[in-house]
Amino acid sequence: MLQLENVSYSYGREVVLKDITFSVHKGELFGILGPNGSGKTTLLKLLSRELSPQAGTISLKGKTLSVYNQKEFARIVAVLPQTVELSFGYTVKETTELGRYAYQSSLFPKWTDEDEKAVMEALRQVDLWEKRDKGVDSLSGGERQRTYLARALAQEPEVLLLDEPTNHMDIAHQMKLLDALKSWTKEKKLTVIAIFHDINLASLYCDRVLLLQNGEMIGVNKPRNLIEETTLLQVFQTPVKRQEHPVVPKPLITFLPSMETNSENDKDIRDKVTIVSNDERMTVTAVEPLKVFSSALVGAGFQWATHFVNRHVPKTYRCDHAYDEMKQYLRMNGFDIPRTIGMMTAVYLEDAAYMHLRDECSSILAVVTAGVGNAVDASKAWEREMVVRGPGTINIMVFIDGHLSEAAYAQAMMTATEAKVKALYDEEIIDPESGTMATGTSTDCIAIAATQKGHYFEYAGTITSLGKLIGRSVYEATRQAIQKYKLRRREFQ
Ligand SMILES: Nc1ncnc2c1ncn2[C@@H]1O[C@H](COP(=O)(O)OP(=O)(O)OP(=O)(O)O)[C@@H](O)[C@H]1O
Repeated sequence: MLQLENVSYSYGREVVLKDITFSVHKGELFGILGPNGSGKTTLLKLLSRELSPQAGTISLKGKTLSVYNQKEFARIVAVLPQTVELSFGYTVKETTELGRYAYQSSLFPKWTDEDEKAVMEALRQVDLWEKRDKGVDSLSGGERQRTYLARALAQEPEVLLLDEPTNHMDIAHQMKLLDALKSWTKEKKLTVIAIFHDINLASLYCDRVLLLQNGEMIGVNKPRNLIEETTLLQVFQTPVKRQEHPVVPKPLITFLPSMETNSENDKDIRDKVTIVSNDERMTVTAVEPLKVFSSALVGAGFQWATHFVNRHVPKTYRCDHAYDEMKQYLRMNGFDIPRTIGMMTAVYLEDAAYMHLRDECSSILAVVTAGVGNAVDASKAWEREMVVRGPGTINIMVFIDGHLSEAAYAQAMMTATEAKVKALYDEEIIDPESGTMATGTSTDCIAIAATQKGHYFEYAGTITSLGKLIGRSVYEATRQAIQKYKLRRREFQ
């Protein structure tokens, strides 16, 4: 649809675009990203013919831009510039009607049903039909932006050029507009070229993006290939973290604030958490939020947390909505849910076991409660109909002073699980149904919590220094907790 070859542009002596070459296909949503002053607006002005390239060529549908007369061009290309001069005295509808000029004969201008329909549709698309008779000067910034978009849409273009289209819009209108643009590219084969400042919106919606820096092309590619941490750091001079979007297969960029220097690096993990336990619950409170990866009832997955609650419930506890009930319990007891990890156990909390270890890189604290009434051999679980027979859970919390990669979190979870299985084996815990060695219980939880400061751990498998600390502390604490559980059971018998 559009092709640029070796396009360059200078304002006086200042070269602001150098050797730009790329093409945009029909029906594509194409994003332009780059820092302030990188040449995005200048590029859009070249595409809209407000400026002419001083070197190179731009062609539209196979023909150089300059061969189109003004109306021909306007029937193909509509523009929403960054700043639009206010049309004082015009209503929303009248402003939108200006978009139809390309279809008016200059000798005998005549307003047709088709013109009226295009204007009505454009106003509906930007959600302004209800406000069509209001003066543009009385609108909010976002509504004004949508009015000018309606004017561009009324042109019924094949190509829409947008300079920061979501500027001034609240998040709901941003998403609505981008959803609409996306569907028009699919259904009407509209080609959209838009400047974005929000990398995540560009990543979510664009088929491809062009990344500019100081007037030079850093690359043109699918967002997932171009939006890399190192590239963004180089282009925007801002450290970012790339993660996967939780719902759609797109990258999600988060910005890293400049961190305060960690003056407490030499402190042990034991100085960074406090443990308070009574009959009702054990609460581990962290001085600063810890990044947690857990299978806990409340706070599963990745979460930053300051409170870790292991709540004692009676052996008769049965609840179809345990998650909601637990959240309600936490809330009633003054815990901030988004910062709390919640587990349940029928084990007496005084039977919890603690194991603290340290080496030259890190320190670690494992806290375990173990009830093995539901002991299950994972390899035989498929033979049972009911997995939960009564209360009995092994809850493992591992607090680490260190900075873990995501791989290290996953490996820490594996290492802790393997250590737990070995503890069950050495304590000769049997799955009563199968008569074989149990590997856990059906409701076990593990939480791996780290300060994300101090030594960086890329891995936490059993051969790494961190893995060794995790394996040993979880093994020792789980064995101790099982021994306490056995003792308690004997007391009751
Ligand atoms: N009319 C002009 N005369 C002289 N220099 C200009 C003119 N317009 C832009 N420039 C310069 O050209 C460079 C690129 O500007 P441009 O507006 O294209 O950047 P941009 O990437 O759109 O920036 P922003 O994100 O701030 O909108 C800047 O250094 C700017 O100062």
